[in-house]
Amino acid sequence: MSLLAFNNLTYQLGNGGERKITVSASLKEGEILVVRGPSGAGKSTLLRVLAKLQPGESGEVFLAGENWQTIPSTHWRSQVHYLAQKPAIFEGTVLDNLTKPFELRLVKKKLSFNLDLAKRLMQDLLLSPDLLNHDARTLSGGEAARLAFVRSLITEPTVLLLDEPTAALDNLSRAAFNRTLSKWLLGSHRAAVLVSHNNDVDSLARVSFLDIV
Ligand SMILES: Nc1ncnc2c1ncn2[C@@H]1O[C@H](COP(=O)(O)OP(=O)(O)OP(=O)(O)O)[C@@H](O)[C@H]1O
Repeated sequence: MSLLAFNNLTYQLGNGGERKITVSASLKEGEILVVRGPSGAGKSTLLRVLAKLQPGESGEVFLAGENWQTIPSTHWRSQVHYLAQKPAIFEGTVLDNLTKPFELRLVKKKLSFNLDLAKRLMQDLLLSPDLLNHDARTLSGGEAARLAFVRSLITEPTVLLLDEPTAALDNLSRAAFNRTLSKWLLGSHRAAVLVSHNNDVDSLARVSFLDIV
């Protein structure tokens, strides 16, 4: 069975025009769907619609066979994580940012913050655990992107919607990101949708493509 499927999902681009996009795709566990297309084609908008951050017009989306209309948005977003091109960084330290999701009732109910896991993921992503006590607002763009990735992974999502996650990363950090993503996908009940302009998806296994033109 597909872990994530969307059938004739139609959404409007938020630029005041009449342009509508209709897309269909499905992903099984462990798979990555790479969304490609020119700038302004509607790739980020698709991820935001899939995250229920903005409405689609018609069509159906299923998560592990369940229609998204039957799943409240907060529950949906606790399973389907959107990582924006410019990640949300909260006031406080890096550690504060990592513990922030655990203030949410839905997350608290299922998990507790695991500092060792957070440190291990930081190391996997070439982020020194010394950063934990740093002001998160002072992180570079590439460090912030990796922090947001760690923050997402430690709350055990089912689907990651990644919007150009490696755009601000150098080659070494990008390779570390792809390794960490691949390793995460080996777990059960996991899949990712990735918007990328880089031709660096070769190192990722089980990739399929969705072209938006
Ligand atoms: N909040 C918004 N308000 C107004 N217009 C928007 C908004 N978000 C997106 N758009 C417009 O919708 C269109 C698609 O934007 P989107 O960000 O989805 O494209 P994209 O394919 O991700 O582009 P890029 O590769 O440059 O990131 C663009 O014309 C953009 O200007």
